[in-house]
Amino acid sequence: MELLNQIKEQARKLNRTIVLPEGEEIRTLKATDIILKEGIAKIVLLGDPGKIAHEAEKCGAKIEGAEVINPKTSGKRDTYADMMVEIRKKKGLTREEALEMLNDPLVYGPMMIKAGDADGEIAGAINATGDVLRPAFQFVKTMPGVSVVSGAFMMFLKDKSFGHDGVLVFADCAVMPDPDAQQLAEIAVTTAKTANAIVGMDPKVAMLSFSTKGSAKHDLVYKVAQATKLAKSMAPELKIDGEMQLDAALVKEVGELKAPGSEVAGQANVLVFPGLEAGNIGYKLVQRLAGAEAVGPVLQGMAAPINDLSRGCSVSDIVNMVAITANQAQ
Ligand SMILES: CC(C)(COP(=O)(O)OP(=O)(O)OC[C@H]1O[C@@H](n2cnc3c(N)ncnc32)[C@H](O)[C@@H]1OP(=O)(O)O)[C@@H](O)C(=O)NCCC(=O)NCCS
Ligand SMILES: CC(=O)OP(=O)(O)O
Repeated sequence: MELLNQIKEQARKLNRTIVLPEGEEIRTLKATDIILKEGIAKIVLLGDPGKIAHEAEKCGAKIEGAEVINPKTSGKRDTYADMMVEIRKKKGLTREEALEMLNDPLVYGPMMIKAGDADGEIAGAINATGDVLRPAFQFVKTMPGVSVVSGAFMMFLKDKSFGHDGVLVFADCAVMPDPDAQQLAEIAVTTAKTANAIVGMDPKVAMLSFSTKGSAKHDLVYKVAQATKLAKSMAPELKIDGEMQLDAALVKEVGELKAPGSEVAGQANVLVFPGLEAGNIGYKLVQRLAGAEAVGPVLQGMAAPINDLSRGCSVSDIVNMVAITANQAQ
């Protein structure tokens, strides 16, 4: 876990402010205790201050160094509501509706970021991904040039012979249920960038399918082959190949047999799944059956760092994701 230690060390230097909308939740409170003790970031907890204090005491979490804000009574409500109405004026959002929405910490958190009152957000320990993402999409939006936000996982494997010294990056495991070829190509290019920025790897991207280089004929296969072509034209310098099966992507001998001459087959370190069903099931299989540590989903393409968690996350997952979010806020 040398890489995670480096990420935490860098976060300490950056000293960013990260807002945690699920401030009343026990794993979040325990993580806050660790983050503050280790100096990884400044933390803002959202929720009812009485409930937060009560839950923290119950689980023995020391959170005195965190700022606690109640979205229902905060002095920033009027300012944020004005901003929300302006951002959503074409959608006809009224001030009354904005104020009502701000009662929800999952809306208040992104508005803190939009207003420059926080650098990043992590949520999803008790909320479904869609509920975390929707307000982020509506008010923080995507970074310039990106139309599709997707979610990547850093998979830390026990077997160091795979990927980049045992680290593989998987996407999309969190956001786009059924990407078309253009969207899949964009996911591949942004995931390669994430792999390089966070893991420091030279990305070798495998576009996964149940077919390798035309071994099966099906519309689902053609979609991945087309996405590979599009991604190559979007990023000609990128090492990317497909469509290919998982064994061809990861195992040298199988790669040589099924995709001879490929610069990715047998040595892939970035796996792009054809759709969210495969991506979400795939990462959980590797996490739960192979015992890999799954860090993510890191959302790629947001205009500011807002990241999700799995509801199955541990305290250390939250700590890791806060450190990653702080690093993204550069
Ligand atoms: C991402 C998701 C929440 C979009 O939700 P939705 O209810 O369909 O919302 P809509 O399609 O109405 O989109 C809402 C807004 O988000 C934007 N949006 C949706 N998907 C987006 C994406 N991948 N990237 C960028 N923006 C996106 C839309 O353009 C829209 O913006 P607008 O309101 O300004 O026009 C939905 O696709 C989803 O639930 N995905 C699966 C999440 C999940 O359960 N993952 C598994 C566990 S990690
Ligand atoms: C990322 C993910 O799968 O989240 P959850 O387990 O909360 O649905």
